[in-house]
Formats: sequence, structure tokens, C-alpha cells
Amino acid sequence: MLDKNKVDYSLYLVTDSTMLPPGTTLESQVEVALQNGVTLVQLREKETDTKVFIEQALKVQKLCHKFQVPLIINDRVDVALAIDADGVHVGQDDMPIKMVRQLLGPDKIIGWSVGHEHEVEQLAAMGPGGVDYVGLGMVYPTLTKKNPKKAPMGPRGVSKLLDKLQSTKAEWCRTVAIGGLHPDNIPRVLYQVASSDGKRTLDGISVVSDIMASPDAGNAAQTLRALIDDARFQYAEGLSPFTKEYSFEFARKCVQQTTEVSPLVQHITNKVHQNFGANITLALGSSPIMSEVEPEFEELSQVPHATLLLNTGTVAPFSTLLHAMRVYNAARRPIVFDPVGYSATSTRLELNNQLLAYGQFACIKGNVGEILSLADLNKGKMRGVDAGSVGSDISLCVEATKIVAYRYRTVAVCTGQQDVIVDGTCGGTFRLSEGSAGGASALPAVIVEAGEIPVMGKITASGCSLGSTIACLVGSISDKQHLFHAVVTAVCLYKSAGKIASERCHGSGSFQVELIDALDQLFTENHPENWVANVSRI
Ligand SMILES: Nc1ncnc2c1ncn2[C@@H]1O[C@H](COP(=O)(O)OP(=O)(O)OP(=O)(O)O)[C@@H](O)[C@H]1O
Ligand SMILES: Cc1ncsc1CCO
Ligand SMILES: [Mg+2]
Repeated sequence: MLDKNKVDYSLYLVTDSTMLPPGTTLESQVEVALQNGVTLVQLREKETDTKVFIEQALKVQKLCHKFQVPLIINDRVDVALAIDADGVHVGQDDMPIKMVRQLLGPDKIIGWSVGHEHEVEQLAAMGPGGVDYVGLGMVYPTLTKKNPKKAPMGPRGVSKLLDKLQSTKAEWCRTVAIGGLHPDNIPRVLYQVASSDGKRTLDGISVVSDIMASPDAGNAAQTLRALIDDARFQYAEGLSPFTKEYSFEFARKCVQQTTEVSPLVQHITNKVHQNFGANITLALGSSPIMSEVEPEFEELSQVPHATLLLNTGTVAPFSTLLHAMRVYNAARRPIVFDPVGYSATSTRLELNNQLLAYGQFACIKGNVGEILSLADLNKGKMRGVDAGSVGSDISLCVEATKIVAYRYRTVAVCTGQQDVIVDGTCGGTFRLSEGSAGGASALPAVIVEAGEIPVMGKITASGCSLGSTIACLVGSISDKQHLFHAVVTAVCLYKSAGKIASERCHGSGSFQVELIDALDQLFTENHPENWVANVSRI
């Protein structure tokens, strides 16, 4: 007898025989998948006549019995009843849950496709007698759904649905993510998806094409199984966790490395910043390349030490930003994200949120207005791209930066008179079903300051150029070095150069020139012990 409370949702296969490769059958694919670690099967055959569907269902059921894996039938309650399947999965346009439950009885599994918060509210209102698990998605675009009614929501969208399950107290309801999940994004999704309180993580992932369309479905399932069991997401191989204090020694090495390897820093940035950013990159011994030509992104990302600065200041086409992000994520090369004017307009908000939902960033950098908005702590929206008068409250800035670092599992930087840097780490472990470890408040944070330098905030694109500086240094580090330390080094270097330049300049015009000179000088001399910026752990 099925005990529906003990179902293992970790690797949930949904069938689709329209995508079978030559030489395979529905049964053969399901069988090898079961042999290689699939824990739950859903028969979803949209285009099949009832008679054939039942024949297939019986065959698949036999296989499932052999492996003691439950079989769920998509949509067709009648078929599920006819063959005594273990449950039914229904979509939003299928039979209402209450009727499905009446027909199936209390012991069968009912799954529901959910993509919106109000749907979570509905299932919560039905109580534990309604829905047993939800398929949350779609996470990423997929070819399986020809005309999807929902937009892809990314890990961030899935996390929001988990938040809703928490706030509506639907604790019985299990969750799997579905839509466009492949080995290259599954560890990241499992790592990033968690409710804000950290108590809820996914129970599993659901795949269709990755197994069904594979010429070697056994191997495909094995790969997925291994990724889930490994329970780790690594932004870069072997990235070790933050352990030591920031040190001059690391800074010196980081600068030296940057000189030696000369990272290629692809800038997709606003027009205001392009020339300034290119000069700063050169001053830091690195190679700038401004490119918004999609076909060359992949080649660029393959260059050793390639790094991407993604700045949404003047809005490049969304498809270009998205493509660049995907390419660098797939190549496991770092991206520094600068969501300029994040909440200044609804267009920017939407665009930046979509990027944040899909991608993984080594560093997210913003001014106070941007970071407060990203953390949902900003009252009202930003007026433009500059920070405005918000945020003299440093403890609020620290709180917001921690939220951003935690939410996006990144190193977050909030600029201002005092720069706040928080290590949300870009790699770590995830735990299916058990919640995520730690929380935002526990993350390591530092403040970098060199006193009030008003002119630094008075030239355009000075924040954007800090982005270039971070990208150069982050591009130089090896997989085993601390990303956080590299970011701290960059922020210290930049602030120190700003201080020197402010003393040498005659106003904001000459400040820009002096800033490049000072960066060049500090970088070439490479004596971090002489940098004027002060770093303090908080
Ligand atoms: N009052 C200040 N005192 C010292 N440093 C400052 C001050 N204001 C800004 N900075 C520094 O100037 C740089 C830019 O910070 P700011 O918060 O102005 O960025 P931003 O608004 O994103 O800039 P932009 O969008 O024009 O590129 C950072 O390195 C920050 O440390
Ligand atoms: C002025 C301005 N407008 C869009 S981006 C930018 C540069 C500073 O962020
Ligand atoms: Mg900015």
C-alpha cells in the first residue's frame, strides 16, 4: 500500500513520447530511468487515445511496481481510477481539486501545477485533504510547452511561491520545480530556491526532455541523480568558504595576479560609462571589450579569465542581457551585476528582476537606493539612477546588503560614503526538503571607508566604474581563492584612489582624470598596506 507521506519527490520524471529518440520506446526510456534513480513517474501523454493511453499506463505501472516507485497519471482521473494508479496530476485548467479528491479518495496523491501566489492561497484554503504536492514553474523556458501560458519565473519566482506556502501554513504540501531544468542549471536552482525564512526548500525537481529525449536516458537519469545527491552548487570548482579576515597579503596577490593574467572584461554597460570603464579597466592591467553582439559572447566567455560586467544603466535589449548572462553562467565565469536605477521605472524593475530571476552573479553592486530597493526595504521608488538622499542609515544599508547577498547567493556591495560588502557566497550546499542553512543576518560583512569624499558621488558612472574594478580583480582569481576577498580588495583600491584623486583634483571635471591616474598608480605600486581606505568587520 502506498503511504503518500513517504513519497520521494527528489527526481520526478514526467513522460512525453512525442520526443522519444529513434530506437527507444516510452517503456524503455522509463525503465532505464527507473534503474538509474528516478523516484516518481508521471505519465503525461497529451495526444494519445484513451485505449492506447490505458495500455501504456498499465505497462509503465508494471515497471513502477518493480521499482516500488509511485505512478501518477496526468489529467485523466478516469484512467487513474481504471488502473488504480497512485495519483493524478492536474493543471489549472483541468478538473477542480475537490472533485479529483472525491473521485480518488483520501489515500491517493494529488498534484497541482502552480505558477502564481493566489493558487498557493487556494490550495492552502483547501487544507491537507486537497493537494499533496505542487509542480512549481515554469522555472526556465522550455520546448515541452509549445504555447506556455506562464512566463518563466526563475529560482527567485519559485522562492516566492515557497514563501507563500510558508505564510499560508501549507506545511503538508510537497514541492517540485519544473520547466527547462537541465544538469547545467539544476544545482543552481536547488541551491538558490528557499523561502525567505530558510525553512522551506524544494523536495525535488521534475524533468521531461532531459530524460525522455535523451538517446541515453540511463546516463541522463544517473547524471541528474548524482547532481541531486551531491547537494552542492559550485559557482566555480573548489571555491572555499569565507574563513579568514581580509588581509593585505591577499590584496597584494590579487593585484599581482590581475597584472599577470590580464582578465578580459566584457562590458555590457550604459553609454555614459563605456569610455570611463574601458580606461579604468586598462589602468587595472586588464583588457576591456565592449560588446553587445550576441554571436560572439560564447567565444569571449571562453577566453581564460573572461569576466562579464552586466550594467543595465541604459537599457540594452533584454535578449542581449539575458543571452550574455546565460553564456557566462554556463561557462562558469563570473558576472558582476550592476542594476542601475533598479526601481526608477517599472520597465527597469521588470527587466532587472527577470535577470535576477534567471541568473547567478558573482557580485551584485548597487548604490544605496538600488540595494534598498533590491532588498524590498526602500519606501517608494528611486527617482533616477543616482542614490538620492536615501540611506544615511548605515545599519539599514547593512541589513539590506545582507538580504541581497543571501537572496541571490552572491557577494553584495552597497556603495556610498561607507561601502558595505556582504558575502552571501557563490557556492555551498543545499538540502532537499530540509530548509536552507543560516540566514541573512549571520553573513560576514565588512565596511570600507575613507571619510567623506563628496566629489566621488558627483561624477557620473563612478559606481559603474567600481563595477569595472571589481570585474577586473574577480576575473583574476583562481577557483580556489576567495571571491569575497577579491571584491573587498577592489572596493578598497577604488576608495583609496578616490581619496587621493579628491585631494589632487580642482573640481569634479578633473576628479575623473585624477581618479584614473590614482588607480593606475596604486595598482602599479601594489602596496595595499598604504591604501587609505579602512576595512572593518561588522
Ligand atoms: N559621500 C561619499 N564619500 C565617499 N565615497 C563616496 C561617497 N559617495 C559615493 N562614494 C563612492 O563613489 C563610488 C560611487 O558610489 P555611488 O553610490 O555614487 O554609486 P552610483 O550612484 O551607482 O554611481 P553611478 O550610477 O553614477 O555610477 C563608490 O565607490 C562609493 O564608495
Ligand atoms: C546618467 C546615467 N543614465 C543612465 S546610466 C547613467 C550612468 C550612471 O549610472
Ligand atoms: Mg550605480
